[in-house]
Amino acid sequence: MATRPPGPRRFLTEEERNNKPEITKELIFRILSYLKPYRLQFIFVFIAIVASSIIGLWPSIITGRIVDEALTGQNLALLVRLLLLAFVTLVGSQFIITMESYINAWISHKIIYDMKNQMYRHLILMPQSFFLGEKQGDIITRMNSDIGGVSAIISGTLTSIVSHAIVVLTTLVAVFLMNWKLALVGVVVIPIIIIPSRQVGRTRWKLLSESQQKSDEMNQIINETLSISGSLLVKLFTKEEKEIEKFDQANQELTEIAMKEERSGRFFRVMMGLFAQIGPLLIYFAGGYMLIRQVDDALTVGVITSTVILINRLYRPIQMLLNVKVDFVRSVALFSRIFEYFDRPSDVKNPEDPQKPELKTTEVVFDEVRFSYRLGIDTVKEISFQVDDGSMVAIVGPSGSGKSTIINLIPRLYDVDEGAVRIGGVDVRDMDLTYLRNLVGFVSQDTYLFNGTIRENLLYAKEDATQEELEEACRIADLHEFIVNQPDGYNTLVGNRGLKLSGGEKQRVSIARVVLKDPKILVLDEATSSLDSISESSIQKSLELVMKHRTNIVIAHRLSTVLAADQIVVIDKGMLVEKGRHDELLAGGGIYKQLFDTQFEKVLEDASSYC
Ligand SMILES: Nc1ncnc2c1ncn2[C@@H]1O[C@H](COP(=O)(O)OP(=O)(O)OP(=O)(O)O)[C@@H](O)[C@H]1O
Repeated sequence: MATRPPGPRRFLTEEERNNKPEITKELIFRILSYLKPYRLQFIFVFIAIVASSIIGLWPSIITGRIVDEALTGQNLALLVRLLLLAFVTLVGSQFIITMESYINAWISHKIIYDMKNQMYRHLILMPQSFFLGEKQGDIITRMNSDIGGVSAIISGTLTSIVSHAIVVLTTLVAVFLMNWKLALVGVVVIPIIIIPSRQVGRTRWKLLSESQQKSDEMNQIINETLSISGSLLVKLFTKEEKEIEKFDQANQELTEIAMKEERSGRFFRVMMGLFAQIGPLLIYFAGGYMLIRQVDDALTVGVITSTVILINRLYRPIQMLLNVKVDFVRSVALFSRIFEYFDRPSDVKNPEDPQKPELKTTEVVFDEVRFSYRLGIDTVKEISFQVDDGSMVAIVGPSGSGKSTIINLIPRLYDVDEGAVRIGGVDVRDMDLTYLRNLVGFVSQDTYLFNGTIRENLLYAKEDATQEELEEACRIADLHEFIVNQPDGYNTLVGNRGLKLSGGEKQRVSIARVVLKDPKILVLDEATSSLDSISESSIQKSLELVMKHRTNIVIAHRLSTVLAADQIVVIDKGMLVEKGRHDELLAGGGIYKQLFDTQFEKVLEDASSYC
C-alpha cells in the first residue's frame, strides 16, 4: 500500500483547495488561545532558535579561515584551534536545537492533551441526534488524526516559520558581510535551483494524492468486508468471489499508481540532487573567475568555500518559507475542523437553574407533545396521556408509528418541540439532567455491552455495588446460574459489543443492570425477539419482578404485557388514536383490534400460559 511521503506536503490537494477555511482574526485568536498557557515555553523556543541559527553560522565561516589562514598559511596550531572552535560551535548549536525540539514537543503534547480532553468532554455530552447524524469514522478521525495534526502544526509549521526566517536572515547577513559581490551571485542562483524542483514536486504530489485516495478505497473495502458484521453478510450472501474480485481490482490500481509514483519519486530525487549541485558549481565558477581575473582583491579561496557552504544552508529554509502559505492554510483548516465540532450546539442542555425536586410521586405525563426529527415533518403530535405512579402503560402501534420516539422524550434523548413531558408535575426540561436520567431506567431491544467482563458491565449501573448486590440483581434477571457455570464466573469476558453472549443472555445483563440502577421509572422496549418461547417467558418473569413498585412504560409486543397493562396507548402515524384497557379497546373494533389480530394473536397460546 502507498505510504504518505515524509515531511509536510507542499501543495494543497483539490479537496483542501475547495474546503479552504475563511481565515479571520477571530479564528487566529482562537487558535492562539490554545498556545497562550505555554507562552513562556514558546519564548524559550524562539530564543533557542535565534541562538542556534547564529551559532550554526560559525562552522561555515570558520571553514573559510581554515582554508585561507591555516591551510594556505600552513599553520598547524591554528588549524587545530579553528577545528576545535568549529567542533565546539557545532556541539553548542546541536545542544540548543535538541533542547528547543524537546520543549517544542512538550508544548505540542500538552496542547493535544488539552484538546483531546476538551473534545471528549464535549462529544460525550452531545445529544443522541449528533451520534445518529454523524459518521462513526468522522468522530474518530477528529479525535485522533485532526488533533494529532495540530501537534505537527505546533512543533512544525509555527516554529519552522520563525526558525527558517531567522536562518535565512542571519545567513544572508553573514554571506553579504563576507563578500557582497559573490553573495549577489549566490542569491541569483537560488531561484534557478528552487523553481524547477517545485515544478517536479507538484507533479509528484498529484500522484501521491491519487495513491492516497486509492489506498483509502482499499482500506474501506477491508474495513467493511473483514469486520464482524461485514464478513457475516459476505458469507450469508456468498459474495466471497465478488469481494475478492473487487479487492483485486482496487489492489491492481493502487499498485500501478504506487509504481508510477515510485518512478517519479526517483526522478524527483535525481532532479533535486542535480539542481542542488548546480548552485555550488555556479558560485565556484563566478568566484573562481573573479579570483583568477583578480576582479576583487578581497576575494580568497576561503571566502568562496564559505559562501558555497552558506548559500547551501539557504535552499531548504527558502523552499520551506515558500510553502508557508500552504502549511498555514492546512493548519488553519485542521483547527477549524476541530472548532466546527466544538461549536455544534447541544440542543439538549442542562437548564440554567437545574431542579432536583423531592418527588412524592413519579407519574409521567405527556401533555400535547409534538416532536419532529426533521423540520416540517412531525414524527409525533398531539400526544397526551398519563402513566400513574406505580402503574404500567403499554404503548402499541404499527412499526414506524413513533413509539420509540415517544419513550426517548422521557429521559430527554430528544426535547419536545411543543407541549411537555412531566414527571411528578415537573417538566423534564427543568430537571437536572443527571438527576432526570437517574430517575429513568431503560431496557431496550438492542442491549449494548462494553468489551469487558460481565462484572464490569454490571457495575456500569452502580459503581459501588457489592458482590451480594450483583448476585441479587442477576438472580432477579435469571442470570446468576448461567454466570456461575462459566469458568470465570462474574469475570467472564463478554467480547466485542457482548457478542460472546447470546441474545437472551445480553437481555438478562441489561435487566440486571436496571435492577442495580433501581430507577423509579422503568422504560421498556419489549423485544420482538427471536428467542424461543421458554427463554422469552423466563425473561418476561424477570421483567415482571423488576417492574414491581415502579412507574412503567412499555412498548408492548406481547399479549401478556397488554393484558397486564393498566392502560394501553395506541399510536398510529405519530398520533395517539386510542387509549384504554385491553377489553375496551378490543370491543371498540379500531386499530387496536387490527393490531391484536395481526401482532398479538400468534403469541396468544404462549403468552396465555403465564399471564
Ligand atoms: N433519528 C431519526 N432521524 C430521523 N427520523 C427518524 C429517526 N428515528 C426514527 N425516525 C423516523 O421516525 C418515525 C418513527 O420512528 P420510531 O422508531 O419512533 O417508530 P416505532 O414505532 O418505534 O417503530 P418500531 O416499532 O419499528 O421500532 C419513523 O418514520 C422513523 O423512520
